[in-house]
Amino acid sequence: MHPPLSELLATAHVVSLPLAVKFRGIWSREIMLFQGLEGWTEFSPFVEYNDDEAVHWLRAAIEFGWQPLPKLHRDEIKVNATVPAVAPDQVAEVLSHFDGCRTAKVKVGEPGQLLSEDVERVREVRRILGPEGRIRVDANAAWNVDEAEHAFHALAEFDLEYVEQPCASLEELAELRERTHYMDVLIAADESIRKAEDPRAVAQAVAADVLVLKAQPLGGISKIVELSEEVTLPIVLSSALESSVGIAMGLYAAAAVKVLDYDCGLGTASLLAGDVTEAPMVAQGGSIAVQRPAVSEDLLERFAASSDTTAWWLERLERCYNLL
Ligand SMILES: O=C(O)CCC(=O)C1=CC=C[C@@H](O)[C@@H]1C(=O)O
Ligand SMILES: [Mg+2]
Repeated sequence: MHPPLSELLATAHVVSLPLAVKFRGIWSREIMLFQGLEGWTEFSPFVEYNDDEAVHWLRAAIEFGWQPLPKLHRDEIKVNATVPAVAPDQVAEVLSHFDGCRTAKVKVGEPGQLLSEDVERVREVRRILGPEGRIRVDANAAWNVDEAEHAFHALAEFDLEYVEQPCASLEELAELRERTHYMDVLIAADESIRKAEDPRAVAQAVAADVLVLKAQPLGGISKIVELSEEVTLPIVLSSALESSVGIAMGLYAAAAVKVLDYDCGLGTASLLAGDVTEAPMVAQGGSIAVQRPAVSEDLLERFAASSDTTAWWLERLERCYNLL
């Protein structure tokens, strides 16, 4: 049973949080928050997502706000630094916001940039992390199979942990995986997994070695736990560039799965220049403690979205609620 819509509306806030650095082509993140019986929760599908996708995010938000948490297996989560498609001379400053992280995920294949720029960015990350550091890259499906194969060779010297979503389709990923298997670079699927049935399809197509799971798009913590028990591939929990409230949902999901071998992409509150809590959920010594942040009314006010934006989110909420 879901709480009535009026209960969501009673505490709904829409904020527009500034980013410290451009990420995914945006400089601010629009987010809706509610205070449920269990605590604050977040509903933040990206603005371009349609209602059929966004309804999964709402299910996740309601579960985190109104349902008790499942059994937890750890109380802190190791996270990776996330390095947007910045110039090499900005890499050190970005990494300085991820205290103690031994792993970095570097964005590559940014529209309008050259492969040589990716290579120089990754080179700088390797220089700073040293040989012990773990580096993964994320192409967000930017390459076709030939381009991806070329990029694998160009980046081979940096000893990558994995390449996230090098190509768009499962067929391309499977072909790339076959072509590059001998190089020992793992492939992770992210955009290929937006629905609960997708991880099975990825495994069946032998298209990836690692699965990137995000709590909101997949429908919440219990869905993540269910999926993690069904799939045989290793998983990485990652954020959807949320406020500290959404990050907490991801942290609890990461704490609730039995096996977690990789550092998680849940350090992204460090990419925000403003958050809804005075104590953002950011890495300390490479990890984040699994807990809910204390939300500040002052900060909700300071970052409140415009009345037009708020009205748009309230309509979106109502449409999605009716799809539950
Ligand atoms: O995995 C991480 O290190 C951080 C999360 C992250 O990279 C993303 C969050 C939100 C939207 C995505 O474009 C992006 C990703 O592609 O994984
Ligand atoms: Mg990704």
